[in-house]
This record gives sequence, structure tokens and C-alpha cells, in this order.
Amino acid sequence: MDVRPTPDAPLRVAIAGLGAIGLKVAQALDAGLPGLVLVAVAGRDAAKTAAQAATLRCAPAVLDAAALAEAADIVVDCAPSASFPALATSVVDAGRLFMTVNAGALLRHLGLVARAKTTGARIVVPTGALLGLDAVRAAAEGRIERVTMITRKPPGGLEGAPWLVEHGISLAGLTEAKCVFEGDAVEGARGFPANVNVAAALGLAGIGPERTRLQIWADPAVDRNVHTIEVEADSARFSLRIENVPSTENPRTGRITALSVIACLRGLTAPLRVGT
Ligand SMILES: NC(=O)C1=CN([C@@H]2O[C@H](COP(=O)(O)OP(=O)(O)OC[C@H]3O[C@@H](n4cnc5c(N)ncnc54)[C@H](O)[C@@H]3O)[C@@H](O)[C@H]2O)C=CC1
Ligand SMILES: O=C([O-])CC(=O)C(=O)O
Repeated sequence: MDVRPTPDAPLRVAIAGLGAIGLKVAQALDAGLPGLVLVAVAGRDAAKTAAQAATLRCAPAVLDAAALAEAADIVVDCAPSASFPALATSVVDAGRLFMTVNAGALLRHLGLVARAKTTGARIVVPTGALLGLDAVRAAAEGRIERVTMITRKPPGGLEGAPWLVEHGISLAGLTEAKCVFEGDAVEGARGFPANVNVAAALGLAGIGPERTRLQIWADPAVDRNVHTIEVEADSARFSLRIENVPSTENPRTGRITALSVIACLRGLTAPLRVGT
């Protein structure tokens, strides 16, 4: 789809999920992002979503998630991963631009990419709580040998993850760092759907999620979500590290994630774009 607004016709944006990420994105759109206007929002609880929408000056419509694609040119998915398949399918089928933070869920529905080719939709995954996807994408134009990511989170931020439940791993009373997962990004994203969307995005940007190695540590000594990436390629070798401040609303989610989505939206229409 063409994402260029005209002065009298800004692109219409809808958001699914007004939580730690989505509400911040809604507020940024409400404060003004050039060429974009927030027209609709959807949440799990319509009354709560309507109350949130009422705090915004632009007064977006409150709709079911399934109706967002009809109301907007761009649908931003900031809802939990469980709602991804239905939402993503409706937006892709409508030929809209689908911006999602649920990179892990996208891995399990990669058929949507082929479908987007036929409908004219585009799927955009912001860098989110990570860094360096510009360099990883550039390196992937050459040959990458190895991509490794190590995630450390406070134990509370990992609690309840399916992988921990399935493997009977308890984090209660942990006094030293414990490696709770070692494998590829596909398995990691499945086992920790609310924790390592970043590894899924890294896999998609680089050598593929199956070849992207991942370790996840529960570390009582950290108070930030720390992600370290190491890339070995024929063009460069690099190591990157980000220490994310957990958001107040949802400590699993780094505060920078919402800012990444806002920057990604701004980049859709800006006359100057910097970075790959
Ligand atoms: N790509 C990345 O770097 C990152 C991705 N994430 C992912 O982003 C997603 C959102 O994260 P947060 O904002 O922290 O979550 P959150 O739990 O704070 O907010 C989610 C919101 O979606 C609403 N919701 C639930 N079901 C819904 C449905 N069917 N339709 C519309 N809204 C619905 C909830 O009521 C809540 O307001 C999560 O899946 C999370 O794993 C989180 C951090 C980083
Ligand atoms: O916020 C973070 O540090 C990463 C995260 O939750 C995710 O990738 O899902």
C-alpha cells in the first residue's frame, strides 16, 4: 500500500490494545505525529477502552479489533499475542499496513507474508525493545555466520511463561542467575511469548529464527531487561547491549518499546529517514 499522506488527507491509524505500549502510542498520536491521525482503538474491555479513549483530544472510535482494518490505513497491534492471528489476518486481508510488536506470534504465522503479497498489505515489525536491527539487516545482505542473543530479566518478569510451566522451573526465592532456556529463537518465542519478541525480530532481520541462538536468564541481580546480541558476519563482527527500564504498567515490557513504535510510525511519513 502507498503510505504517503497528502496535506488534507492524513493516514488513518488504529491501535489494538491500550496497555503499556498502546496507550503511549495513542497519546503520541494524539499529541500529533505529522501525516497521521488516530481514528480508532480496540481493547479487551470496551468500557475501559472507551474511558481511555475519552482522555484523548482526538476522540478515536472504540471498535472491536476485527473492525479496525475497515476504519484505518494503518493498524498498530499492541495487544497480547493471543489476539494476533485474528487481528493480523483481518488487516492483511484488507490490504492495510499492519505494524505489530508481536514478532514472536508472527513467527508462527509466516504465511501472512505471502498473503500480504497478494492483498497489497505490508507487515512492519518495529525494532521494539531491541537495538541494532539496522546493522543486522545490512549484514544479512552479505553473509552472516552466527547470531546469538542473551536475555537477562528480573525473575518476576519471566514468571508464568509457558516454558517454565511446562518444564516445572520455579523462580521463587532465586538468589543467583539461572539459565532457564537455551535454544533457537523459534522455540524461545513460543516458550516465552511475552518476553522475547525481540529474539523473533532479530531472527527475522538476520539469518532466520531457526538459526538464531538464544539464552534466557532469570537474574535477581538485574533490575532492567538486558538483551545482548553478538553477530559474526563476513562484513562485520559486532556486539550490542541494551538495558531496558521496565515500564511501570507492565514490568515485562521495556519502556523503550512504545517509543520504538512511535519512531517507526513517524518514519512512515517523514521526509527524512535516517537508518536502514
Ligand atoms: N517487540 C517487542 O520488542 C516487545 C513486544 N512486546 C509485546 O507487546 C504486546 C503488548 O505489550 P504490553 O503493552 O506490555 O501489554 P499490556 O498487557 O500492558 O497491554 C495489552 C493491552 O491489550 C488489551 N487486550 C487484551 N486482549 C485484547 C484484544 N483481544 N484486542 C485488543 N486489546 C486487547 C489488554 O486489555 C491491555 O490493555 C505483548 O504481546 C508483548 O509481549 C512487549 C515488549 C517488547
Ligand atoms: O521489553 C523487553 O525487554 C523485551 C520483551 O518483553 C519482548 O521482547 O517481548
